[in-house]
Amino acid sequence: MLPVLVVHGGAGFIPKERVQMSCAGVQAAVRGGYSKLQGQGSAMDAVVEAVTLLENDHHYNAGLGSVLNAKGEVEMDAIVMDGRYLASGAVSAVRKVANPIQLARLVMDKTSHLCLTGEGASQFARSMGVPEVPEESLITEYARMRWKKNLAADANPVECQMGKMGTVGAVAVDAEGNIACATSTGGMLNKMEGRVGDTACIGCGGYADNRVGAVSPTGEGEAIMKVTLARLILFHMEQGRSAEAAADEALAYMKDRVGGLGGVVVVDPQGEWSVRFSSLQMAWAAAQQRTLHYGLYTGEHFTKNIDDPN
Ligand SMILES: NC(=O)C[C@H](N)C(=O)O
Repeated sequence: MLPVLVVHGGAGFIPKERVQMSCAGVQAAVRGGYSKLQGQGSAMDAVVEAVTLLENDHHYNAGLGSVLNAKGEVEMDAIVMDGRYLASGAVSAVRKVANPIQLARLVMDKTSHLCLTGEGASQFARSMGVPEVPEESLITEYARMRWKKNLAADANPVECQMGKMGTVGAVAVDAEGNIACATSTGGMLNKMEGRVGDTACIGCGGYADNRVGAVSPTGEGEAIMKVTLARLILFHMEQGRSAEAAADEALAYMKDRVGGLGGVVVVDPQGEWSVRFSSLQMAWAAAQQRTLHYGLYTGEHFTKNIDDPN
């Protein structure tokens, strides 16, 4: 059953005209990450590759295409975690980098800290030779349109959030049984400047432990943080639940207890995996034994050969 890689493109509602590209993007990302797993790449290499591809795809709320904060600016959060040593790296409210997930990995690999934020994260990026990109280069017409719409006097903030929740994430187990996760996001539309969401916080926006499994969540960040969603799911798995049962229990708890919707991709050390969400949709794709699995709505689960281009 190993290796395995599971990718998501964010829980929420995807407007009709964006459905096809959202589904295509997660499949391309899972192909890219899986090819690492089939070479010499580790689980960490695979999740970072998959998330980098999704950050570079403007249909998702991460890297290029991130939602804008209340001031019309891009501030991004990202996290990686390596289940071998419980090593983790994250950045929060970071600006002007094309691939926050790669910066999060550098925080893990090159510092003794778990999370760098704001200007400190930018300084660290410069010191590591990560190129600074113009903020404009991360902003799409679509993101600007949604931002403006939400500022209008008659805006419905709930509806505006619903249209664009495409945080991206991945979990993987490599052939050696090592487990990793990665999550990246532009956060919530029209968030306050300096807002840090679940994605940058260990145990909330991601967790990986070789002994239990890994989770990458998406959804309403403040709700995810209140229930420490990623770690809560792994807790249920430690108590003997399957990845699927653990995810369902934790998502139901989050809905009942704090009224939050979201979605997760989960793996366990044997390569059992699960995709669960309480939102209307979540674009996802998985690769295992050269089969590509994918879906968008609850209960949808299609398969094809990974070499099939369509
Ligand atoms: N789209 C998302 O998943 C949003 C993200 N969880 C955040 O609150 O920052």
